[in-house]
Amino acid sequence: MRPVGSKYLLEEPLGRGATGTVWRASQREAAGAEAAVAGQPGETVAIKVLKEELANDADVVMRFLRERSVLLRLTHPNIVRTRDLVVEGDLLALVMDLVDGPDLHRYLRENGPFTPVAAALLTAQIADALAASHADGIVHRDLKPANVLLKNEDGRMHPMLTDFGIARLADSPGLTRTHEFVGTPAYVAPESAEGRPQTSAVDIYGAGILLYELVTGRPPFAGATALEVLHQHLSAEPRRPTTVPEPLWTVIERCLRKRPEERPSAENLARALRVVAAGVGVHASPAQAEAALGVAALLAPDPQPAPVPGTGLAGQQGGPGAGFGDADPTQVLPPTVDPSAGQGPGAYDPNAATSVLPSTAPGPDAGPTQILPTGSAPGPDGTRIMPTGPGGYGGADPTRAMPPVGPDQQQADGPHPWQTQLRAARDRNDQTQVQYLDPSEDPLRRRPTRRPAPQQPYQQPHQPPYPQQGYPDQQGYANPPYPNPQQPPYPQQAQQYPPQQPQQQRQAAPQRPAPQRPERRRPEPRRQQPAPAPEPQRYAPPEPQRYAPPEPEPAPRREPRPPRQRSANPMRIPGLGCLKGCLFVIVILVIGSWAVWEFTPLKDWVADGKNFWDAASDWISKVKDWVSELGSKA
Ligand SMILES: Nc1ncnc2c1ncn2[C@@H]1O[C@H](COP(=O)(O)OP(=O)(O)OP(=O)(O)O)[C@@H](O)[C@H]1O
Repeated sequence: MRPVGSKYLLEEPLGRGATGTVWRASQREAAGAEAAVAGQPGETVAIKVLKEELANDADVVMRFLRERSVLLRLTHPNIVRTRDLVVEGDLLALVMDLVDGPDLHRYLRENGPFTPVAAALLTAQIADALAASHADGIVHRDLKPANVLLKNEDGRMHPMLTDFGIARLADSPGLTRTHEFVGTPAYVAPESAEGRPQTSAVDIYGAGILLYELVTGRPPFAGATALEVLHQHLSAEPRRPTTVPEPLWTVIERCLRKRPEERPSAENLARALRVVAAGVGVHASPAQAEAALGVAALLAPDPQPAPVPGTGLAGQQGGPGAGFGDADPTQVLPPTVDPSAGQGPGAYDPNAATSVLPSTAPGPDAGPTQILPTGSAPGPDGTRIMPTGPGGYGGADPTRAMPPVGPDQQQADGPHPWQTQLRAARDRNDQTQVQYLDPSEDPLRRRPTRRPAPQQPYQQPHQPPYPQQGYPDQQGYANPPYPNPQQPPYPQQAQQYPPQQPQQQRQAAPQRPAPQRPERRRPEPRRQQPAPAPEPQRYAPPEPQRYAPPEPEPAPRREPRPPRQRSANPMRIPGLGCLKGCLFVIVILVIGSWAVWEFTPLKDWVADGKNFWDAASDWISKVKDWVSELGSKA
């Protein structure tokens, strides 16, 4: 067991993310006054040990210390409490309450989608947590199911938002050099993807994606690469699945607005979701159903969204169009992009999850937090959002996904960070996010024992049927019953919360079996490259001179070979080739024999009746005599 500071002992790794490893730990002695919670000796806590890369960054350490009070005072029933922050040598660690229960990502994967009522109620609690943190000026920036822990409270799931402030800590100028964002592609708001000014509205966008995923089992935007997913956040409009009730869709659609100023405040979101949950439930009164249908009126935006420091919003937040100019962000992509891309049956098919999203690629589904380059500065030109290159638009190759940029513009601005990212990705040729923890020795180097199960399609066929989930849809997974106002209301079970988990599973959940994420297993060591990049998620810093080299002159095309001339007679004689070979050998033998007969003394030997050995010894003795004669003359 490894001590952290003088007060804590790391016991067992619980899991690992992009920013660090979370450990189960025990308290050795009560923490000092600087901790928010002193704790008692023997108490079990969770400790997130930040990655070395973060811990070694002076700016992160400074921020860590500066934000200590902010993080420690953030308390809410739906936020995992940060008890203490430890800085010790090159180690930075956050001490948190240990939450006994799975994270929402894992829960979803194991149990399938929620009913609309349950999804609305759960998201309402997350929105409560966001409202509290936004009021305190803290923006989460990495909201996703993996960051929602489900605490088991008397058999009920209580969502707890975690990883608060981590994105903020990781977003160090030293690390991100102002051109990167910290987030997860499937949940990242368009303005973050573009590197435009960000506010607390990014969390509302994340909540919208999460809500969509809760009711459908998949986030709305999928793609084979992180870039494709980001592309969709910027341009594609989410489509309403038939299973989502209209009032709930109104809420989701408003959260997923491309313009942050059109998204509701967290407080309004929470209120609206509760109205929706009451109005679409089986016991909804006509008045409640009516109120749910009018939910749009409740979704007023935040007049003063909390800005994300360092994203250039100073003095701009709140106003319509802040950070966007007048450009419609939906216009930034070529018209050939199908706004429904990623929403076809393939993308919705939960059984296709593994094949839709590459396992080694940054998992847009619920992949780890990434640190990706973004636009350097907000500008009115929304078209500068994506990679450019000589290949132009329209290939399957995502690195050629956008129209080329004029040389002037490119020179003036330098290479766009996306270009650098793509360049780095191409050069690296291997973006595995695997990191190995040596299970022996230091506990900090032991393999985590509790991780969400490997990415795989939802296991509906293996699960017991969930009575609350209604009928299977065309894609073969169960959907919650959907009470359109015209439709019969939900069955009774739909209002239970959590509605989709049989009692047996609820009780089993806290035991938290320890499946390993496949992508975090130890990779086969590469013999030729013994020193793989330690941080595969971080993209290489811009290297202008290396970016987008001019396409090499295409090699002159080789003239195709003229077709082989065959004889006019197309008839094929089997064995003819062999016969030709035999004849050729016979001719050679005849000529050779004739030459030997004519030009060697063989003829004389035969005439003298000598055998070969006599003739040969005669001939050799003649040669010897001749040589000795020559010698005596000399
Ligand atoms: N307070 C906690 N109590 C119990 N388990 C926790 C706690 N915080 C995190 N975990 C678990 O630790 C694991 C790793 O968490 P972490 O936040 O580092 O990773 P993540 O959110 O999956 O990844 P990322 O850093 O990419 O967001 C998760 O499986 C999570 O369930």
